[in-house]
Amino acid sequence: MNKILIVKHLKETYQDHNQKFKALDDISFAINQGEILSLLGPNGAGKTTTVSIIGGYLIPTSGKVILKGQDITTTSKRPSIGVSFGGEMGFYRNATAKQNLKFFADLAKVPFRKQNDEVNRVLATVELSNVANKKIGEFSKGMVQRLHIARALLGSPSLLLLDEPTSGLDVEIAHTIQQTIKNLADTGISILLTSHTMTEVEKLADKVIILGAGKIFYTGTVSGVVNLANSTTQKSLDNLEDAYMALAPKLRRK
Ligand SMILES: Nc1ncnc2c1ncn2[C@@H]1O[C@H](COP(=O)(O)OP(=O)(O)OP(=O)(O)O)[C@@H](O)[C@H]1O
Repeated sequence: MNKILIVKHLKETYQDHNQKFKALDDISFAINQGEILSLLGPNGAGKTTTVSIIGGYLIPTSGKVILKGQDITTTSKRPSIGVSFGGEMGFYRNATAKQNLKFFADLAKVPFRKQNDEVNRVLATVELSNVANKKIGEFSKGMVQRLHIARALLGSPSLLLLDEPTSGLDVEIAHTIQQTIKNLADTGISILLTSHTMTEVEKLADKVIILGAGKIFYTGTVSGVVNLANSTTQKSLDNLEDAYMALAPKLRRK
């Protein structure tokens, strides 16, 4: 398997009111081409810290981030990573989808002559071509979320970091976005997905990492999580949400 991302022995220690706080303690994992890896864990487990380091927003205290064979631990420029933190912010509400994406294509260093085609390509990928000339202020939450993914796709990155991509969306809209995410992975893009929605993870993730108190508690498949919960609790659980709930007490900081 072609490893797109390798994360090696990541540690992150925050300085908080003269006290050191270990947010990440020896995190290692890899993502293969076209794979969807989901990062799970309770609030404060270290998911955002991990994603921020991979995205180049934070330098780890120690450890390495290798993207397509290149050590990118301390570089902030990552043309091969598209990031979508989602939410209401991040776009000019009085400008159209196309105008917004052209601005971000410029930031993503897409050559000027290619920007129009690139913006049309990413809009088509997330099925927003028909509203390309509509102002963002008129967009629904689901459309804004799709636009975030479109923005992350500018410049054809090999890896997408998707933070809670369906948060706050109704089930039907969430389902269509999940299908888009699956389609992207099928084209060979690797995806790191953080989510608190277990049915979403169950549907999308090829591999799951469960973080607890800054450490890796589990790496494997969704069915592996269920098996682990069953052998730990002597129950016959059959879904990720119940399995995760059974394991949750073990994930808390002491
Ligand atoms: N800048 C900071 N300074 C001090 N502590 C921090 C800082 N950022 C995060 N932390 C702490 O590090 C730990 C990990 O935080 P992080 O945001 O990575 O967790 P998370 O798993 O993403 O949680 P959530 O699900 O709530 O988003 C938490 O205990 C948090 O309070």
